[in-house]
Amino acid sequence: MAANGKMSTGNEMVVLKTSEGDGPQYVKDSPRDHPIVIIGAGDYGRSFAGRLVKTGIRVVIGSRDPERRRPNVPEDVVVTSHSDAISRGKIVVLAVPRDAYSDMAELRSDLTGKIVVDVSNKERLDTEKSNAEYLSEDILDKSLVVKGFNVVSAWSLESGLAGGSKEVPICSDDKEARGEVIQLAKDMGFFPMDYGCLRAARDVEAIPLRLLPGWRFATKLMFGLLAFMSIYVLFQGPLYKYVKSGVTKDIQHFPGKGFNRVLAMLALTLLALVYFPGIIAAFRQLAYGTKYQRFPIWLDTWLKSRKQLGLLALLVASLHAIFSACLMSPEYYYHMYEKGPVIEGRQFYGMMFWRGELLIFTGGLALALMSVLGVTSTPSVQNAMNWREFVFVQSKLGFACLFVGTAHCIVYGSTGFNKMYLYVWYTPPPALLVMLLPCLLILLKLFLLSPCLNSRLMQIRRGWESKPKATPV
Ligand SMILES: NC(=O)C1=CN([C@@H]2O[C@H](COP(=O)(O)OP(=O)(O)OC[C@H]3O[C@@H](n4cnc5c(N)ncnc54)[C@H](OP(=O)(O)O)[C@@H]3O)[C@@H](O)[C@H]2O)C=CC1
Ligand SMILES: [Cu+2]
Repeated sequence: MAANGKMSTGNEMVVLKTSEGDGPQYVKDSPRDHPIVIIGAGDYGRSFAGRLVKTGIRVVIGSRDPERRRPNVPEDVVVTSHSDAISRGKIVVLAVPRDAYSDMAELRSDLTGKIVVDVSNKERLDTEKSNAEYLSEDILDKSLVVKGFNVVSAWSLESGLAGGSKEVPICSDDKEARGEVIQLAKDMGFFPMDYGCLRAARDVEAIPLRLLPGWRFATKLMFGLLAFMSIYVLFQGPLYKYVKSGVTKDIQHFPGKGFNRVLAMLALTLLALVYFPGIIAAFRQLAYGTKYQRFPIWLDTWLKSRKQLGLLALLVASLHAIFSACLMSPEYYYHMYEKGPVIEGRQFYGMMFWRGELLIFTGGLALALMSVLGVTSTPSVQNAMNWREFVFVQSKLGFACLFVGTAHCIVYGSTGFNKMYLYVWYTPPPALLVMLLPCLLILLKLFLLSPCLNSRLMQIRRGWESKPKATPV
């Protein structure tokens, strides 16, 4: 008997076999010695059967109307009635919609003691119990219900598992039944993941319904900043000039030149926001003297969104590089070029000033470093790195990128000024803040790297606490 009181079908049936010469042998009868039964000859049932046949596993489909379904199923698959199909196997895949589960109560006695695989999905995310728990508790309480394969689409099964994730979460309250289905998934070419007991089906059923969950915070933040910076740049420059002196030229150039400034500011701010939560977390740990104090929700969400913020920074920086390459001419950025002769009233330009070239150098370098950060954040590359290499790239190279990116922005702003203090004086406060944020971060990071604070932080992160824990009496 299994822990949940259900009867286990594990390797318990002992069959007598006679092999030549060696006398009789006892061989265990495993559920996998029988065909896999699929209930429902719909899209999923047929695709699942096709995949099993390709893997070399025998399949029987149970249908309400076997005669009509037979021409549509893959060759070598037997199509028969529900009861007949169930009697032939030990593992039954229930490929029917969730709404049809109440009708499955008729098969309750046929399915007693069998492994029933629930592949169903929900229509929308809700807090009710999972389909698998409903099936196990309310309909087939004498079967061993296993949740699995719901993350795989019928299309992916038909196209040789292309275009879909091969990771298949599997969970069940019965360990042996779970093990059998895990083995089946392996044989079919999947990477099964043991999710534990059936309650985990709530998470497993939520997987296909999720829409980029880790990206919500980062995307909202990016669009919020984009809107704020665009409105600011538009009002501070082109619209201000128009209202003050009726000049429309700058408004016309907002989609290219003006927006390119927004992209530069946004890329640098997003990159700074990748490193800010780590610094706040470090100071918080130093202040509390322990790593066991939980972070507030806002900081936790921010820390978990660092990778997404970094990738969005890379996207925006790449857009900025494309815009800059298209607009990089003296007609747009005259203050970066040496003045040439005036011929027939038209100003000609020579090559760039050293500041202009430095701008291209720092911009290219920052983008290259950001690309390295982006590539190393992908799981396949991460898997090939050890922890030290990963920390080196993400932390050291990340701060180097922040430094070069800030230098790039400062060089850009200063190209129009002969004296640096004029630049600081005339730069509008929010634009200055965009550059001050990474500068502040770099200073705080250097402060944290000072021997005294660094060794204290290391102690805390190794589990040392400033206040001794009360010992239970
Ligand atoms: N399609 C997909 O890509 C995926 C589907 N799934 C899940 O697989 C299950 C089946 O989906 P799908 O194949 O697309 O749906 P279909 O509507 O194509 O097929 C469902 C089949 O279930 C059987 N059925 C329907 N109602 C009843 C009932 N009242 N009693 C008994 N049998 C019934 C029918 O088979 P018959 O007429 O032979 O009896 C029917 O063809 C669903 O739970 C779905 O959530 C999961 C992941 C992906
Ligand atoms: Cu730039």
